[in-house]
Amino acid sequence: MPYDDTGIILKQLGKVFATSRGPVTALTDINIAIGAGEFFSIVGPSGCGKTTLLRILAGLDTASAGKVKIMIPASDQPVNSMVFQEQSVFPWLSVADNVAYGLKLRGVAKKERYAIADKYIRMIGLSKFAGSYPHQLSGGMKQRVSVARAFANNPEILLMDEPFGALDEQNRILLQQELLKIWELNKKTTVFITHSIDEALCLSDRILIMTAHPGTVKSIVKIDLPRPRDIAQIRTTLRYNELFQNIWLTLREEVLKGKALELADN
Ligand SMILES: Nc1ncnc2c1ncn2[C@@H]1O[C@H](COP(=O)(O)OP(=O)(O)OP(=O)(O)O)[C@@H](O)[C@H]1O
Repeated sequence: MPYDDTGIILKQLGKVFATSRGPVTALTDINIAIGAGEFFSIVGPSGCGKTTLLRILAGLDTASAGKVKIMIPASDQPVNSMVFQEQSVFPWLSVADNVAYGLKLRGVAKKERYAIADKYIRMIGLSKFAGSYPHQLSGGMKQRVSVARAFANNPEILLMDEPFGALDEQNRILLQQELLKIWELNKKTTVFITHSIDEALCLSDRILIMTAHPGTVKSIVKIDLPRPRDIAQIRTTLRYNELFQNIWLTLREEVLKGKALELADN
């Protein structure tokens, strides 16, 4: 049955990998409901299963237990678009063709797809480079192209796996602000993985803190910072600092557990 809005429900989700050293339980008993149009971030210690969870949401991997329910309206839009940490632009295509790539696959007419691509290229500040090729761009610019392509696809859900993790701080802040601006306009349901509490706080409606391996829900924190957000300004507020402290104290326990597990394995 089609729904009015896009939301995600995970029920008792689990994932076990079969490895040569025996089964590895990556995720266990995950119960989450992500609202339509919500910006939902995931933080957790290294190896707690963040990427595994996102891959299951993207349909790139399957759960071993439980259910994933993605409620989508009846439309011909793609269900999801994924942005990875590594720049995933096609080197043989210009910036405009990279951004328009998903639209071309869906048979969108040339004029329309370039008009859509142009809109997002402008939003990410690369209009002058629309005809350039990836080898002529910096790392930050290539990542901008990946973000523009994901939005141009107009998916129901945007899945982002540390998309700004490899960028220097200046580029990271600029892209975070651009992502916020585009998200405010589109209100796409977004699931965003990051190692940065600051990044999660600046962007999100709620943050899921995961436990150390095997990953499950430690807590979900509502981020009641006002929108629209100016990243530089929001960081100076008392509430930002309170939330940062709360999240770090919760996360720290799990990071320490994760480290202890790593040492026990070696
Ligand atoms: N294809 C696979 N086969 C076997 N084990 C896997 C596979 N993919 C992930 N794992 C294991 O599942 C666990 C979760 O991995 P995952 O990459 O999802 O964690 P993560 O939280 O994204 O880590 P990081 O923050 O370091 O990127 C880890 O113990 C990892 O070794």
